Amino acid sequence: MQTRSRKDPRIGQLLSNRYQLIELIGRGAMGQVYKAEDVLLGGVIVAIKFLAQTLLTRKMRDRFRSEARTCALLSTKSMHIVRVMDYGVDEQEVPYYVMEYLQGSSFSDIISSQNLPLPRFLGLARQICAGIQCAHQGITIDGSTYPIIHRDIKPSNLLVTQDPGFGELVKILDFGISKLLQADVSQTSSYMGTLAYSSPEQMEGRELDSRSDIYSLGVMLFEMLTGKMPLQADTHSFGSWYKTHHFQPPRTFESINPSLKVPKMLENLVMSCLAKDVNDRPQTIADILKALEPLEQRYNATRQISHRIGEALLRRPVVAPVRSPDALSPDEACQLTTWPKDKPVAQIVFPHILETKRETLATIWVMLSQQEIENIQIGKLYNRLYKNFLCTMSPHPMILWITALYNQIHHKDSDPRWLRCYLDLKTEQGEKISRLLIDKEKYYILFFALEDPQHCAYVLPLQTTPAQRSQLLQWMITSRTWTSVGKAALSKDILRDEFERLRPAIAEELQVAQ
Ligand SMILES: Nc1ncnc2c1ncn2[C@@H]1O[C@H](COP(=O)(O)OP(=O)(O)OP(=O)(O)O)[C@@H](O)[C@H]1O
Repeated sequence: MQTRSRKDPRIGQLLSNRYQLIELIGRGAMGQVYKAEDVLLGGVIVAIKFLAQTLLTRKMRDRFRSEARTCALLSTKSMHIVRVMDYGVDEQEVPYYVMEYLQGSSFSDIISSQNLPLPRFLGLARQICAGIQCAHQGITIDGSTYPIIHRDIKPSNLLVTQDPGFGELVKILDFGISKLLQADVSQTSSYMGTLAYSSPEQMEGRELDSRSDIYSLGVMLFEMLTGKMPLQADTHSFGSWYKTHHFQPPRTFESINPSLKVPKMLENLVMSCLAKDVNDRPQTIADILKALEPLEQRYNATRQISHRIGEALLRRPVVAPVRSPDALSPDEACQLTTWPKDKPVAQIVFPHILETKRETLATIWVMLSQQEIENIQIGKLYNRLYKNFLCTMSPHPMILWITALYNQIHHKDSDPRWLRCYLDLKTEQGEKISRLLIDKEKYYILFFALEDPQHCAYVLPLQTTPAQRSQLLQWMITSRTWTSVGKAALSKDILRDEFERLRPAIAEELQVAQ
């Protein structure tokens, strides 16, 4: 009889005429999470988070709603943030929001029993960084961008699922105490967080920036590599953790396990995240990703990784293609092309799927003056390249494929030559080119001169990075399940704006690169 009286009254309930609650998944500080069926959409399983009964104040309602909104906006930009699809209040006026249901393991379970082998560590670390980076880059509300600080990065706020095409996929949950930078400071100035993962400045209740998340990330990376915590407080009290985060030096990897084989540069990176002074930490997640990149190359972690948003600045000279006297190489096949008759003879850029006898290639066709093409060719030792992909899923899945060429001699103090193409992931062409970019690892730029469109003047083969291919794959997977509301032009505008925002910094980086 007692069991019946304790039965959760929510189980079996049909919420908002749409979500049938099946079972309680768990309880956190802010509320309960249930598994439910979306009956409107044929029984798709979702997870629903309700705000706890004890927290039904106006302030907490606002915070809860802001968590839902933050997650909803961020999850359109990163696969590593749990997707939020709906928000509402039940009959008792308790607010809830609806998320994708993640069947998988809590990250705490994955790392509690063991330290992770290096390739797996690198794959997971990159995904976690990608999710946090997306939050730090911020969300746009009413035309303004607000960076988000998570403030509670820890293993129990991450879930790891298995994606059939992708392998292990990490998702960040729980933006409950995240904060919009520049928003009302009084809203979050008291201490909130998890003692063992909080930065020194967070313990002080100080104004935080993204470097506080970098400290918490450092604690977690340490735990992932060693299976142990970097700091140990005498008691699990606020005072004791306050002293520990401020004054206790983190343990070295060797002191935990002398036979642990972790590259020194990785240990140094983790230790720098744990610096007490914010200025001594990596200043951005991009810095951490940059430091991880050579390790990924060395330990071949790419199958497991997802990735960083775009960006690969090559400080290598552009090398002209070598023509082979044997059967037609891709470069040679490109060289034999002529400017399409249905395209104007004008300075334009477009993407094209090039079918050669041997293979199918992703290419960009560009028409410039003879002089500029010669400058690119002749100045190859002085050229610098930038390749990047930006993506938005909402309102319509679209990729902006950016290549920039900067010639130290000819572009000095002027803008690089930007080549930009949109790939609409809901079209056959957009999807096919994305697939080629992932599978072939290379793409080709075909230069045609205004003065002589009959002949391809120059072919420039370019390599994508493993991280970029991994990111493209994620975008393709996400776009397949994404319902577009048919506003492709709006997505182009969003990407154009984002590009314009990044453009000065990229140009500057190209100009100063050694
Ligand atoms: N979208 C989801 N799919 C599947 N399980 C989920 C989902 N969101 C949360 N959970 C699970 O529900 C439980 C409660 O999550 P919640 O985020 O409320 O709290 P918590 O992270 O456990 O604790 P705290 O709020 O104190 O940090 C956890 O076990 C979490 O893994």
